[in-house]
Amino acid sequence: MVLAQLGGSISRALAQMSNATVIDEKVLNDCLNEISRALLQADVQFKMVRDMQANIKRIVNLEALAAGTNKRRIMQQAVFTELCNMLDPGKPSFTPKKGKPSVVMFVGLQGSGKTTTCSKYAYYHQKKGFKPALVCADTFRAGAFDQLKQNATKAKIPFYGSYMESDPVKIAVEGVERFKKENCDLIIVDTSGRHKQEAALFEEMRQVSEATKPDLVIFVMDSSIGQAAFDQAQAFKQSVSVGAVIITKMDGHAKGGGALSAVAATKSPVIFIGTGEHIDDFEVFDVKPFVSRLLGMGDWSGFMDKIHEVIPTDQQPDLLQKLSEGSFSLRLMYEQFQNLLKMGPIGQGLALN
Ligand SMILES: Nc1nc2c(ncn2[C@@H]2O[C@H](COP(=O)(O)OP(=O)(O)OP(=O)(O)O)[C@@H](O)[C@H]2O)c(=O)[nH]1
Repeated sequence: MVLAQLGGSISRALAQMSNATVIDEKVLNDCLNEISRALLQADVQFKMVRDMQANIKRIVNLEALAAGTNKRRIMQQAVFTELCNMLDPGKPSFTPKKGKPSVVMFVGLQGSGKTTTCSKYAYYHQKKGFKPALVCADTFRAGAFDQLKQNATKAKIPFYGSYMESDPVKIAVEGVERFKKENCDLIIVDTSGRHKQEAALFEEMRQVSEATKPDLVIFVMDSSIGQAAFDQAQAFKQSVSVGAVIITKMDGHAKGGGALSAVAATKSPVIFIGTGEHIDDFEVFDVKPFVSRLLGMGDWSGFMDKIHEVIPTDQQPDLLQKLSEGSFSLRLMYEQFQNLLKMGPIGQGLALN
């Protein structure tokens, strides 16, 4: 993933700054320019980079910082906060609830990975105990229904579509009604791929949305889209009420900066990323751990999860009790060392270097 290169470039710029004997305006500007260049190379939109630069300058006010403060840390923290802000629109997306019927509609450009992602999304929720169903309202691409049918059959997920009907609105409505009757609690509607210049197809997408009244519209975006991301995402947002973004093909050679632009254009969070063609190549997206790893700062929340994973929950109160009583024996210490060893290299979890 080329985003890792972006992280590397930003970390190097920060390291260079901390090598300087005195951190003055020039050193700070050089560092910021270096970071901006890295972001632009990763296809982040120019305006976003410029805004970020201005925000960091406001936070890292050199004159106001007392001598002796760790300016590199403050700068790193400011870059971290700004990247998180870029990726976090400040409002969570709709999340489906088990047992309560929800309709989720997928939209995006041709070939962005909608059909594949619909199946991944259904499969992810099925594993969590949902009763999902797939509706193929893509009447544009000849193989779309077969592809959805194949994925759905493999994952044992009910599906609906037609080889004869050419009206996507009709199919979408019929499918949603059928699966509501069958008590499915997550009805996923796949739509045709379209481009912002195709006004008729955009109108059709608006009609599917109006007829099915989705609780959530997910904009699926290929991570390699580059600088076009902002305009395309905005066009979709203007036609239907996009509430979340899924970035696909993060396993490829894409620069990935378009993800930041899509969030800005749709004011919606990235909720998952696609990391391969397989049905379970799908990861929940969390902003802070993602940016932490990007900047080589490690992932503390992931680290804490790992600790909870290796020290069985039923042992945790007992361990705390013994520690508070001061009866921490050699045997207990040995057991805890064994648990620590199970975590693997600590540097791996924390991305120490
Ligand atoms: N490597 C990789 N390939 C993916 C990922 N997601 C989808 N693909 C592939 O991308 C191609 C296009 O995916 P589809 O799901 O057919 O795309 P679509 O958006 O439904 O296509 P249209 O209906 O024509 O708009 C397929 O070959 C998928 O296997 C991913 O996360 N990683």
